Amino acid sequence: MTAITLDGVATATALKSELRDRVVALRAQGVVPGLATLLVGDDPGSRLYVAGKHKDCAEVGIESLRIDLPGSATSADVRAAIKDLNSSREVTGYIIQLPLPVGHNENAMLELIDPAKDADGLHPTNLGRLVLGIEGNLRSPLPCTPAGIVELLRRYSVPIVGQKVVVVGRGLTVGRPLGLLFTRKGLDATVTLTHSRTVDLAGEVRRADIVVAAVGVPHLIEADWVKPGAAVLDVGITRVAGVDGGKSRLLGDVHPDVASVAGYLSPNPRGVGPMTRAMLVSNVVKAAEQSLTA
Ligand SMILES: Nc1nc(=O)c2c([nH]1)NC[C@@H]1CN(c3ccc(C(=O)N[C@@H](CCC(=O)O)C(=O)O)cc3)C=[N+]21
Repeated sequence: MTAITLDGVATATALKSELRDRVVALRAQGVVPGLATLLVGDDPGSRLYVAGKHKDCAEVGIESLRIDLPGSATSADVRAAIKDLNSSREVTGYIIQLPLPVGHNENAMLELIDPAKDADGLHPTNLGRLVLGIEGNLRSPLPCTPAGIVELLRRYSVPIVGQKVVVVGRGLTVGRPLGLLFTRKGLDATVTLTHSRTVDLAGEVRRADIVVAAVGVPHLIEADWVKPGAAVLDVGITRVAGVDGGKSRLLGDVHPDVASVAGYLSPNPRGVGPMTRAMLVSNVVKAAEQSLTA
């Protein structure tokens, strides 16, 4: 048996074409959504991700603005940039590309974002609404990677209600909010949130119907850890330098042999990454739509 590929590129493309139609409708009503990115420093990986986000915006027809600060920027510089983005009329949503260079307090910067412009859903108010919104009646942006994972499973009709989900990793952008999302009313999964101090991680993973690996440990999840037929989502990214100056490669958290055991597998790259980007655009479009009815 070989797993069905959860194709993030194809799914994100379908999502973006739906979003494009909604942007046309917004523009007809005089609303022009605009996404900004704030990048500090020149980490090559971060630059690549930011470039991808601007490409997605162009595809969907939303304006985008790129603010790049040098690695030498102080926390006061970053605060000033955030203040400008909060007051800009063109910028309806924005993100602070993480991680910030060492020396910056990420949580303090995230708190300065206007929650109404928080395209990443990482402001404490929006994370708080994720906790409060168990009835699904509070509309606020969801963190993009968790939202992308759930959307990917939905579009492949992978059952979620009542299923055992094991999330590996408790980080701010993926594991922790994903546990909250999967246990919401409507999704109704049973979640085990595991981390580096979990005893018998393999045993936990073996019981899962859905495994989400988001730790950044290459090939951590081995084939004999996976229940036959389970859905496995590979989120972690480790960039390894190419041999002899060749192209760098990406390694996921899931061993390639898992494909022969799992029922569904999201590849990495081309799985959750493109979905994360599509959900970012979706958050900006949704916020613009809500500005019409607010
Ligand atoms: N404020 C903030 N929000 C984020 O959402 C955020 C962040 N900071 N910092 C870094 C992580 C990582 N992340 C990715 C997005 C897209 C791909 C993606 O599209 N990857 C391509 C491959 C790209 C490549 O080759 O490197 C793929 O999976 O096919 C990957 C990773 C968003 N993050």
